[in-house]
Amino acid sequence: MPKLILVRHGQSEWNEKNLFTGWVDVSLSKIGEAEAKKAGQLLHEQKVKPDVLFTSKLSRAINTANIALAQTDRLWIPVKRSWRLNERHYGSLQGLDKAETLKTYGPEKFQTWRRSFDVPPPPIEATSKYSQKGDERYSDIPNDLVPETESLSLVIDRLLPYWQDEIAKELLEGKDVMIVAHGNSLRGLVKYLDNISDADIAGLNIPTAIPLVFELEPKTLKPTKPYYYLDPEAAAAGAAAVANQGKK
Ligand SMILES: O=C(O)[C@@H](CO)OP(=O)(O)O
Repeated sequence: MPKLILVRHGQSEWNEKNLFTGWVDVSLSKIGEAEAKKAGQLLHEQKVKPDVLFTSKLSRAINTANIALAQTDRLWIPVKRSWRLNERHYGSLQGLDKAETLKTYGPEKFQTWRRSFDVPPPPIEATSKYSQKGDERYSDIPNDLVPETESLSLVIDRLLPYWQDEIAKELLEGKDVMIVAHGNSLRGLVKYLDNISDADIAGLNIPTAIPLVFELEPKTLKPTKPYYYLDPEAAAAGAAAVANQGKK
């Protein structure tokens, strides 16, 4: 039965500072590096052995994957990277402090921007230092299609073709696949796999760097049982902390 292992990157420097991040390419914090190492130790201890790796194009995901795989002596597995696994583009919120944004705009707007299904935040200006227009790493996307903002719904729209064309293909060959990506791109994938409603997905938060495992039916790739975390207690605490971001 193929396994799908989802890992959100470890804490980033902007997670630590409580800033909206999206497509801005920030580094892991020291805590994030330690979390990535712990993720790898969990894989090793529980004998979870990915055959192939997918990451976004953002350093925090790439470095998390490398640190984790080093712990289980699997740095050698094949890897593919795509912008389609990137974090949700947070529009003009990129770089803003979450607590200040909550104070300025109020809880309703803040929650709508963070967790509604289909309301994107206001778009970022192409001239902003946090815009990705013209960034060489996205030269495979026509420049006018480099996002200026995204809702979760738009993230799912750009993620699913990649799931179908690249990721599902490996799983259908019986390989165990690890995806190291981001809070919201992984929320989109879990929504799709578990058929979570547009309303209920608001309540799902994914903690940093705790491997989450789906066991899939080999032909249909439907989950055969609920997904589980390799460290369920730490995952529950981590998810609650993500849900409460901004309220400090
Ligand atoms: O800032 C972001 O890009 C994301 C993930 O860190 O934040 P949130 O959990 O608020 O969607």
